[in-house]
Formats: sequence, C-alpha cells, structure tokens
Amino acid sequence: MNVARLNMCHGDREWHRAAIRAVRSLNEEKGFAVAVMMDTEGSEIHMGDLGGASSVKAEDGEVWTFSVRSFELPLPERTINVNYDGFAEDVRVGDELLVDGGMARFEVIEKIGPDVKCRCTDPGLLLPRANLTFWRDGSIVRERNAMLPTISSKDWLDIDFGIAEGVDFIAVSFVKSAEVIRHLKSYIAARSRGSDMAVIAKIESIDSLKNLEEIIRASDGAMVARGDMGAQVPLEQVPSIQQKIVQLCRQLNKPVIVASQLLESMIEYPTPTRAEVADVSEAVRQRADALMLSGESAMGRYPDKALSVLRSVSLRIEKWWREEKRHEALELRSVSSSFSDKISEEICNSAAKMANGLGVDAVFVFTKTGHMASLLSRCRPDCPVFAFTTSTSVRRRLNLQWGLIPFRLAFSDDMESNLNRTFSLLKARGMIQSGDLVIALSDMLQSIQVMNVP
Ligand SMILES: Nc1ncnc2c1ncn2[C@@H]1O[C@H](COP(=O)(O)OP(=O)(O)OP(=O)(O)O)[C@@H](O)[C@H]1O
Ligand SMILES: CC(=O)C(=O)O
Ligand SMILES: [K+]
Ligand SMILES: [Mg+2]
Repeated sequence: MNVARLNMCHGDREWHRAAIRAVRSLNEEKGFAVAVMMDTEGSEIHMGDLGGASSVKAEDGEVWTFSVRSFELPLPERTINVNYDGFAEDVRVGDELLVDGGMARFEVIEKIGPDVKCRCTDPGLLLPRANLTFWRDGSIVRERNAMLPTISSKDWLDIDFGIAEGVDFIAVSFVKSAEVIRHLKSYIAARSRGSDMAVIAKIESIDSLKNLEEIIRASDGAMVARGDMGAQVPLEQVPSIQQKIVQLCRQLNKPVIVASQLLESMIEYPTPTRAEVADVSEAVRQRADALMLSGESAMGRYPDKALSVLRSVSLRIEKWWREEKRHEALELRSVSSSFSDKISEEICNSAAKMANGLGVDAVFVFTKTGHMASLLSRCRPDCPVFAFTTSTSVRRRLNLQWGLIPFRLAFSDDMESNLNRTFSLLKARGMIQSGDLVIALSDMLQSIQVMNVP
C-alpha cells in the first residue's frame, strides 16, 4: 500500500491517533513511505451507529422510524437515528429514502414531529452510519441540506487534529466549489508553518460535477468517490464520469484516486468476482494514479487478500499494456505557469518519449520539491521511475502518484556523485543491475542524461 486513509466518519480520535502512529512507526522500522490521508466526515446525512450492532436487516413492508431524537440505549426496535436536524422538516410524505445509494429503500408514510415513519419497499442490510438520500419525482432532494457547510465544525476539529499529527493529505468530502478548497489551503498554510499538507477534492456530488475543472485546479488531487456519487447520479453515468475525471486530472497534472466497491464482494469472500477484476482493470487501463479500498480493508474478512488482488491485477494489466505497446495518444496540454517550469515539463515529456523509444530499464529523477517527478509521472512512461527527494514529507506525498518509487536522499549539485550513490542504493536492493540502460533527470540542473549502470 502507498497511502492509509482514515475515514473520520468512523472511530474516535484515540483510534485514529493509534492508526497514524502505527503507520509512522512501520515507516521508520521498515523504511516505507506510506502516507496518511485524513478523509473528512462532511455534512452529508447519515444514520447513527445502530446502538453498537454491526448491521440490522430491514424486511419488505416493515415500518421503521427515522428520527433526529437521541435515544437511550438499547435503541427501540426498528428505529434509526438520523444526524441531520432538518431531516423531518425537509422530507415529505411520498418521498423515497435510499440507504447507501440503494442497499435498502423506504417510502415516507407519515411525519410525527421529529419522527419520520417509513415503509421498507426494498429490503436490505443497514450498516452503521450508512448514508441517506431522499428522492422526489425521480431526482435527489437537496433542500436546506444543500446549505450545510462542506466542512462542518466537527471537520474543522478533525483537521486541527490532522495538522497536529502531521498527516500528509486531507481529503474533503462532498466538495461543492473551488472556494472551499482554497479556504482550507490557506487555513493549513497559516496553521502549519512550513508544512505542506496536500488537499484532495472528493468528487461525489452533483455540485462538484458542475464545477469540476475549477475544483480540480484549486486542489492538489482528486478522488472519484463512487460510493456517494452513485447515490447522487444515475448509476449508469458513473463510468463515464470516472473516465472524465481521470483524464482531466492527468491533463491538469493532479493525482487521481478511483475509490469504492472495487472489490466489494471480498468483504465476505476470499476471491473477487470476475466483474470486480474487470472494474479494477478498467481503472488501471484509464491510468488512474491510485485505487482505494474502503470496507474491504476497514472491516472486511480478507483485508490483506483484497490488497494483494488489487496489486496483482494492476501489475498484470500494466504488463499486458506494455507488451502490446499500447501507448494511448493522449495529447497533453501544457500545465506550466513559468518559463522554468516549462523547461522541466519539456524535459519530462522528452524523457518519457525517449524511455519508451529506447526501451530503458528505469528513469531516475532528482527533485527537491517533487514537481519534476510529478511531471514525469504524468507522461506514464513504460518503466519504473525512481524519484529522489531531500524531504521525507515530499517522499510520502509522491507515493500517491502513478509509477513513482520515491526515496529520500540528501543529494548535492554534483550529478556524478548523486548517481553513483543511487546506483549502489538500488543495486543493493536488487532494483537495478550493472548494464541497465537508464535516463537521469534533475530539476536543479534541468538536465537529461542517458547512460548504462556501471
Ligand atoms: N474504523 C472503522 N471501524 C469499523 N468499521 C469501519 C471503519 N471504517 C469504515 N468501516 C465500515 O466500512 C464500511 C465502509 O465505510 P463507509 O461506507 O463509511 O466508507 P466510504 O464509502 O469509503 O467513505 P465515505 O464515508 O467517505 O463516503 C462501512 O460498513 C463502515 O461501517
Ligand atoms: C470514498 C467515498 O467517500 C465514497 O465513495 O463515497
Ligand atoms: K468520509
Ligand atoms: Mg463518500
């Protein structure tokens, strides 16, 4: 794994702190650079935690009560707590209530003060803190809840906690506009002097699709959050939206994560369905930077198996892609805002082309800020890319990007000595060998060299 995501919808602060520290100490112990991503809860409407039950079954025709009241434990039978105060006011009799985008379905039959009585029309399993949406005349209702802030007061406290713990990424749920991303970025800059936490926009609502390009430009990356997105737009639109976001992110040089239900059946079973393998392959073929598990690793029975399936399917499809020499002809537009950036960009474009044309064994990139490594990753060259940077936090963030194998190294302006050190480092790890043909790039010298490993 490259990144550990903490979903702030679940668990308390102590639990998350322990998870962050466990990742950090494994990094120290084993020399990994696994990054930590905090994923905000956001102000979406969801159910309570079912009074400790791991799930409850709703049967066809049963009448359940959805309420904003807080109940004493144990919860009364067939009662669900809802986190959004305006719930009873916003819904109308006749509305359809979808749990987790359709895992179960109810119809609103009566409102009694804060209690909303609903009849189950599509039976299913209700999971703790499952997402709720309500629909009227075939479209999703977003009355006052559309006015809820993207970053809630609880999210701000979580973000402060994330800054204090030094997480690498903050993923913002239900982003509606670029403004909220800019706001968070300036907050982080003011709060965490010198640190460079990256902000990822989660694309999972109709509003985020309306302002897509502006949001991605303002962010340091994006996530195709298919779980909630599939509850907001008709499911058959999700694949084309995914492709569009993945391509746009690559054009804008922002890392992109494809998330949710990639291997959903592995929550219960030790092997994936064939359809899931095809879905993973499609995301790899689209050349997304990262694939993300959720329930499979958070509470599934086979978390490590799910991860190795993700890995072996990805490696296989990439190998096939290389063997067939299928370099897709995606015309990349320039992303540089200054002339010196433009030089780096041209160097990376040429280096990737040379790497494929010459069939080199690896590209080495020496980069202080990580920018040159990201420009090279954007070209998706057909060989491993070893990225060397002077800072551990840059190294961890580069771990999210396509094809990069990042290392931390205190390097100098003397390329000869940098190269010799990295050759011995990688030879010792069996990652390269004498005679390999490599290309080396540096953002300090703005150079490009081709050579054989001595
Ligand atoms: N820390 C945790 N402990 C126990 N169960 C968890 C934890 N995190 C997630 N889960 C469970 O994993 C499943 C997936 O979680 P959930 O649906 O909230 O995540 P998601 O769709 O990936 O993200 P989001 O909530 O940001 O939309 C759910 O059944 C949830 O209850
Ligand atoms: C990951 C996430 O938030 C989703 O798929 O909804
Ligand atoms: K979340
Ligand atoms: Mg979501």
